[in-house]
Formats: sequence, C-alpha cells, structure tokens
Amino acid sequence: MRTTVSAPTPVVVAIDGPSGTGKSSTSKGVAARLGMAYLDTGAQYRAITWWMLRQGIDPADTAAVAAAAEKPEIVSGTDPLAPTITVDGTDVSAPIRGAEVTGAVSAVSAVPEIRARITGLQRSIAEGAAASGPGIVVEGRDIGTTVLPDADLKIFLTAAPEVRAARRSGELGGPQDAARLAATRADLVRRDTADSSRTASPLARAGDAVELDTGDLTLEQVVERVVAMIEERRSA
Ligand SMILES: Nc1ncnc2c1ncn2[C@@H]1O[C@H](COP(=O)(O)OP(=O)(O)OP(=O)(O)O)[C@@H](O)[C@H]1O
Ligand SMILES: Nc1ccn([C@@H]2O[C@H](COP(=O)(O)O)[C@@H](O)[C@H]2O)c(=O)n1
Repeated sequence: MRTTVSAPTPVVVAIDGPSGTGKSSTSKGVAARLGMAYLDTGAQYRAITWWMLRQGIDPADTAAVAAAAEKPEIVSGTDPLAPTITVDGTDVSAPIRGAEVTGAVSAVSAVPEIRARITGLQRSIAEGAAASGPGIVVEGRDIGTTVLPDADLKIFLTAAPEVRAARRSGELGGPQDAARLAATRADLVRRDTADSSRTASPLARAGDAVELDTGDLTLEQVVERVVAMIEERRSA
C-alpha cells in the first residue's frame, strides 16, 4: 500500500525588530529547520548603499540617491544555509558588513524611491517562494507593516540595547571593555533612531505581530518558539 505524504502548507513569515535583536540568526535557523526560503532585506539595503558609495554618490544627497535607485541589479539568494547577495553580478556579502556601509545605510534606506524599488524586489521573491515551496521567512524592519501586510505570521523581536551591544561585541571578537560596549550600544541606538523616525515605512511593530523579547533566551530557544508558532498556524 502506498502512503501519500502531503506537502506542508506554504507559510509566509515576517520577522522585524531593531538592530541586533537576533532577526537574521533566528530567521536562518527557522527556515533551515523547516526547509523554507530565507530573505535578508537588510542585506538588500546594504547592497544598494554599497553601490551608491562606489558610484561616488553622497548618501545624504537624497535627490541623487533617488535618481539612481533603479540602476543597480540586486540579486538575493534565499538558501538559509548559504544566503547570497550580488550587485550587478559582484558578490558583495563581505563589503556590505563594513563600517562605511553600516554608517550610510540608514540615510539611503530612508529615501522613498529606494524603498519602492527594494520593496518590489522583496514582494516578488516572497511570492515566488510561497508559490513553489513550503514558504519563506523574511526579516527586516517594515516587513509586517508594509512589505507583506498579509503575512501568515508576524514576529517582532526585541532585546535591551545592553544585551544587543554585548552580543554584537562578542561577534566582533577581541576584548570586551566598557568603552567598546558603550560605542557599540551607541551605534545600535543611533541606527534604530534613524530607522524608526524616517517618514517612509519606518521600523515599527505591526499591530498583529507577536512580540518576543530575546534578552533571556538562547538562540535555540527563540528558534524553537518561532517554529512552534509556525506549526500552530499550519495546523490551524
Ligand atoms: N537569543 C540569542 N541569544 C544570544 N545571542 C544571540 C541571540 N540571537 C542572536 N544572537 C547573536 O546576536 C548577534 C546579532 O544577531 P543577528 O545578526 O541575528 O541580529 P539582527 O537583528 O539580524 O541584527 P541586524 O539588524 O543588525 O542585522 C549575533 O552575534 C547572534 O549570534
Ligand atoms: N526591511 C528593512 C531592512 C533593513 N533596512 C535598513 O537597512 C539597514 C541594515 O539592516 P540590517 O538588518 O542588515 O542591519 C537598517 O539599519 C535599515 O536602515 C530597512 O530600512 N528596512
């Protein structure tokens, strides 16, 4: 006798939150566990910022950034075990994590023409993944509010700035002195303030998002909780 195993219902999951709350690590872990696709939308904003800087465009020159918004080709690979990001065919996964891009990305991502361009890309990737597999986990700042307002599950991650700064400093290696922690904390808070106060699609928790404070949880525990929520939605 042959048993039929039905494919899991495709699920679109939006994970938002401030910098360093664990969005990328959680989203990759969840997507890998459930065989889903994964989209790092911050990497897309970083990639377009990298291109602007390479072109000599001043990130503070809103008109110049807007005029160039459609020019670079940005391609995201959505395998959670090996996510990729290219600009005009160049792998930019390393340079987009540098201080220059990190310092400029909030200015570029606040420009409405940039948001319209990147939001369009994000929606088409999410649609494709939901149509052809078990779904996608999309992480960013405005996924639940603007990019995918009809997502099946929305999560908003939080953690105190001190916790986030300690995690980030640990990631960078080297001595964990007070001055370094304070500088890392200030950098996170500066970016959160810029991202939440912009007019176009700011960092915000969607009204129907589940808020999860990751401060006292290990990464494994956070992944476990999100997986449980997805399985609950699937069986509902
Ligand atoms: N629950 C957790 N417990 C301990 N460390 C964690 C936890 N979640 C994430 N981390 C660590 O915190 C750091 C930041 O995590 P991650 O890059 O996933 O955050 P993020 O929200 O995607 O940040 P950003 O918005 O700046 O891209 C990483 O070093 C990660 O390993
Ligand atoms: N949905 C999003 C995602 C990101 N941004 C902007 O990109 C910056 C970098 O994001 P990381 O997650 O890689 O740290 C972030 O500070 C935002 O300016 C965004 O606007 N919307």
